[in-house]
Amino acid sequence: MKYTYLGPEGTFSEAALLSVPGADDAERIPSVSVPAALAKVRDRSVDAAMVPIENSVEGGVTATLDAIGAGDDLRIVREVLVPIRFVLIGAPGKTLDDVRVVSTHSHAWAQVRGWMDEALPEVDYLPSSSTAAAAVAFLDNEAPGYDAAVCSPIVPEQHPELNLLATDIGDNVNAVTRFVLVTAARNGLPRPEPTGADKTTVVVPLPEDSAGALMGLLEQFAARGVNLSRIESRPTGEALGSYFFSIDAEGHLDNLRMRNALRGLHRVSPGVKFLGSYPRADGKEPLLDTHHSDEAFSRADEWVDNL
Ligand SMILES: O=C(O)C(=O)Cc1ccccc1
Repeated sequence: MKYTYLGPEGTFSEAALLSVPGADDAERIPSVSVPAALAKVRDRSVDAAMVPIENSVEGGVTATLDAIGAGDDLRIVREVLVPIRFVLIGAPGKTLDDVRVVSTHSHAWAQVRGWMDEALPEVDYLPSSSTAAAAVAFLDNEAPGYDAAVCSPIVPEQHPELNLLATDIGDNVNAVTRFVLVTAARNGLPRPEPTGADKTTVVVPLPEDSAGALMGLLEQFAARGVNLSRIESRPTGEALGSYFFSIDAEGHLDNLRMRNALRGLHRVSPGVKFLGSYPRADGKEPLLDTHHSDEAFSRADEWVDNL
């Protein structure tokens, strides 16, 4: 297997990838952005990409949701949860008092704003492509246009020569980011088998000019006893008011309740895209009524077939 991730080395995405069995010995190619990582999957120059999709403080990573949802040629095959801690790295020779401009990934910035308001209330923010990219720029000895970078504690561990100004600067000690491993849809690799604790991700365009359209989508899941663990609306970019929904539902494509829900979704929104069924990182099994079990669906099909 050949992997890519939001790089360079030392990002949270790389930490997520390294938790995948076998990835530490595999070829790992950093990408400069999430779309660039997914492009490598699409053109088959790698087998899989590890990208951030959701965090417990900021919500969905919209760049990832949009990039995976464009086209139905990608599949999520695994999710990984990474606890997030942040440190502040200064430019060489700078102290906390010298910091006027801080650079990091936008999701990291959102998670240290409280600490910044307390410690560095006047500071300006400069976005970077990733946390590690902002920090390792100081290694090049050139002035990168900012005085400090927010990144993972892994970066100063890998580069002890960096100027560590502060540790544990995250506003929420329980912050967790969810990453997904994405492959090409029909790449010949085995699909993740059902484990009993799975998730299915779909992208569903909201049918337009129809009252109760969202209810029409949701009732496809509700009527089959399929619980949702995330639902987010995103603009399609085509016109004001044109939206799709990115949805995670509990269960696997092989569960009859899920197959029936997906059939229903396709009837009300034929543009629905299936982005994969994969094991839940937390192993939590769904609460199921007996009338939503595979046996109950099979018995009902059998009954109708014999009428
Ligand atoms: O920039 C990184 O290190 C990433 O992997 C993206 C990210 C940034 C902040 C929190 C979680 C993931």
